Amino acid sequence: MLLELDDVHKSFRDSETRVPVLQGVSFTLAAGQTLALTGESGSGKSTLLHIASGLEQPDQGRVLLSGTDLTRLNDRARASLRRSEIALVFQQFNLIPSLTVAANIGFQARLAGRADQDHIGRIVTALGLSDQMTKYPEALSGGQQQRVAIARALAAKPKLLLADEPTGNLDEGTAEGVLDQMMHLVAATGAALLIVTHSRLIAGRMDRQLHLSRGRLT
Ligand SMILES: Nc1ncnc2c1ncn2[C@@H]1O[C@H](COP(=O)(O)OP(=O)(O)OP(=O)(O)O)[C@@H](O)[C@H]1O
Repeated sequence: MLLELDDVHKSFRDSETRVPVLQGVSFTLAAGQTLALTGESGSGKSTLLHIASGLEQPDQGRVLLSGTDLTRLNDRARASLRRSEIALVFQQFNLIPSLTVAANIGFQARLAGRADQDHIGRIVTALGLSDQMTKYPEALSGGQQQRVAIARALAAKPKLLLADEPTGNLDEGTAEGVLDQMMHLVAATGAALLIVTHSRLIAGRMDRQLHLSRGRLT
């Protein structure tokens, strides 16, 4: 199994009390599989993605990536595994302001040791970014920045692609194109895709759908 969450719990401190967000979340995701995660605003979807990526630690439970429990690794080992195996598309695009679009897109692929220029060129063309490559993120629209963040994630050929509302700022046609590229990565490389979405259309294109409600999956 590529990704396995086993009885994951997470709560956050809110002044005096602890607010439970995830209360025993378990699921598996195999290589080449796609999964949509839906749930109301504030239900913990982003928290779940951050835990699945090893960015955040659960209070309890296991997070296995190809059998390795991320929760038992030290920070350095976890960061290293994340760099080489996982790409995360955040709601905030987290582009590096001092780097051009081209450098932003190439950066993660180089870190992962997989800077395949043909692959990157194809993604850039498919996402309609060819004319933006020498610009800096501040000169791009929100939707263009979002596509750069997606291109950066896909460029690294991750084994696990985690995407938090990746088409939120895009019109329907562009969103469709972005989704096509994600599905292409899954088909071409056997990556697994976990996508947080409010869109029924997008959720419907995934192999499976899970809904997060009151800290549990249904
Ligand atoms: N670092 C944090 N510290 C304190 N509380 C947090 C933290 N991160 C998230 N929360 C709380 O945990 C709950 C779940 O947040 P999360 O962002 O995971 O929800 P979400 O389902 O992704 O929401 P949305 O769809 O609005 O993005 C919220 O009540 C939020 O306020």
